[in-house]
Amino acid sequence: MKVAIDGPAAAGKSTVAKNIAKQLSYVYIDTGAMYRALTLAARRQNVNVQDEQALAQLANDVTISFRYREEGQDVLLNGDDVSHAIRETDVTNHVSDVAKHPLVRQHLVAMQRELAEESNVVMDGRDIGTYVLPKADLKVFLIASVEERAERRHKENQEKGIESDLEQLKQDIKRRDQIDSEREMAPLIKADDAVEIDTTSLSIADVTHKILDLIRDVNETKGV
Ligand SMILES: Nc1ncnc2c1ncn2[C@@H]1O[C@H](COP(=O)(O)OP(=O)(O)O)[C@@H](O)[C@H]1O
Ligand SMILES: Nc1ccn([C@@H]2O[C@H](COP(=O)(O)OP(=O)(O)O)[C@@H](O)[C@H]2O)c(=O)n1
Repeated sequence: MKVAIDGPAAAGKSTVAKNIAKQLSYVYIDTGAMYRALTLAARRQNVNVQDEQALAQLANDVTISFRYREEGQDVLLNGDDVSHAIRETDVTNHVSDVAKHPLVRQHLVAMQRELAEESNVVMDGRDIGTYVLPKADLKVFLIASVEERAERRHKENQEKGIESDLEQLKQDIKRRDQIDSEREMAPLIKADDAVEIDTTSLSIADVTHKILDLIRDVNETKGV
C-alpha cells in the first residue's frame, strides 16, 4: 500500500501522515524534510540557493537519511541529527528556492522512490501523487485557508521556541506556496485522482479518521 499526501504548507500533512503510519505500522517518509536538509547544508556552506549546479553537486556530496524511533523519526545530515535545525525560519524561507531546481529534484526524487520500495508507506510532500508515486494506491490532497495554516504554524513555532510573527508567517507561507505552485518541474498541484480534504475546520483526529477510512476502502476493493 502506497499512500500519497500532498498539499500546501502547514495544511496538516505530516501530522496526519505520522498518525496513519503509527496506527497501521506503515513507514512514514517526509519528503519536505529532505529538501529542508539540503537547504540547511546549502546555507551552512554558503551555497547560493539560485545556483542549480552547485546545489546538485551538494546533493551528491551530502548524505540525507532518516533514523526511525519508537516515537517518530530523526532527520540526519551526514549522520548528524538536524531534525530541529531544518525547521528554523532561515531554512523555511529558502527551501522553495532550492526545491525549484530540476537537478535537485531529480536527485531527491530518486531517493524517495527507493525509500518507497518498502512494503507499506505513507509519503507526504508536494508532488507525491503527481510525480514521485503516480501509481499510489491512495492520493490525498489536504488544503486549508491560508489564515488557518498561518495560525497553526504560529502556534507550533511558539511551542517549539521558534521566533514567529503571525502576519509575516502568512506572507512567507503565501510566497512559498506560490514558488511551489509555479515552478516548472513537478509543481504543487492536486493529482486528478486525488481526494481533496479541506481541513480548515476539521480536527487532526477528524482528518486522520477520514484518511484511515479511505485506506480501508482501498484495501476492501483490493480484497486485502
Ligand atoms: N486539522 C488540524 N487542526 C488543527 N491543527 C492542525 C491540524 N492539522 C495539523 N495541525 C497543526 O498544524 C501545524 C502544521 O501541521 P503539519 O502537519 O506540520 O503541516 P504540513 O506537514 O502540511 O506542513 C502542526 O502544529 C499541527 O499540529
Ligand atoms: N515533495 C516535496 C516536498 C517538499 N518540497 C519543498 O520543500 C518545502 C518544505 O516542505 P515541508 O513539507 O517540510 O514544508 P511545511 O509545509 O511542513 O512547512 C516546500 O515548501 C517545497 O518547496 C517539494 O518541493 N516537494
